[in-house]
Amino acid sequence: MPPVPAAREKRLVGTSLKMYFDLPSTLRYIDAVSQLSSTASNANIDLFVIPDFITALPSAEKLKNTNVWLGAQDTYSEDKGAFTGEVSPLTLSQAGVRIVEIGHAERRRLFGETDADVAKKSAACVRNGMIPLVCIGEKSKSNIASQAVGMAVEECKPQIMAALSEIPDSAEVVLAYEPVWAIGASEPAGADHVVAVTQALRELVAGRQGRTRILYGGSAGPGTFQRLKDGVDGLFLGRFAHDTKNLEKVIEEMREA
Ligand SMILES: O=C[C@H](O)COP(=O)(O)O
Repeated sequence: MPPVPAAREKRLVGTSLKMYFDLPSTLRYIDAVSQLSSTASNANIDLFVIPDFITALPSAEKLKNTNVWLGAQDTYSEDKGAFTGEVSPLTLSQAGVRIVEIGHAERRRLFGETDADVAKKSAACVRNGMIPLVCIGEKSKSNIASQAVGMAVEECKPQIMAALSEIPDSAEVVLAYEPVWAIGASEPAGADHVVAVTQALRELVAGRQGRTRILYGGSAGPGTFQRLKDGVDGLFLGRFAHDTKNLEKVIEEMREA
């Protein structure tokens, strides 16, 4: 008898607006994403959207009768206290946020976020009933093709282990593999590289009890998922989802892939 193939995970796709849009454009964008809720549900795909903090509450209102998950781009690690300017994970959860980006490459590079911060923030998400969307990835593209996968995995491994170190093994986590050099680029990283790296990362987390889905991010858009589907459970989109027609295309492609 041939082995029964492992059931694949439910696919997941979402987008972060970073700080690209102003307030009215963000609200229009959330309206447009809300229209894709049934398309995603019918395709058995989880869909999330991550606006800025200011629009979390009105976005939650717009998404309340849909299946679209509301996300946040960051959180502080403590729930309450004298932490001027920070945003509490408790408040995010009360506002209807379900998934929180932690340790995006831009936060690590521009704001000095460390693996230790990522660990505390991931724990804060789980403590408050939200899913950490932990961003990991190697900083530079190796010039030695034969070593690129191994080097990327070695760089991602401590990032993942830090994020998992302070959360229960049963907690749901999403890992977004985003090679830093592929973020904001003209095209995504090569499929062979992404599939090999994400397959290796999946082995690292295979023993977890909690659901652990792996996304690819970095200049992803229509046409990307089909090439990466042997490694990833979905995509984390940026600029190429600013036109929601592209997001719709990606959902359709993921349904068919
Ligand atoms: O948060 C999303 C990722 O950083 C990818 O962004 P990008 O597709 O604009 O490169």
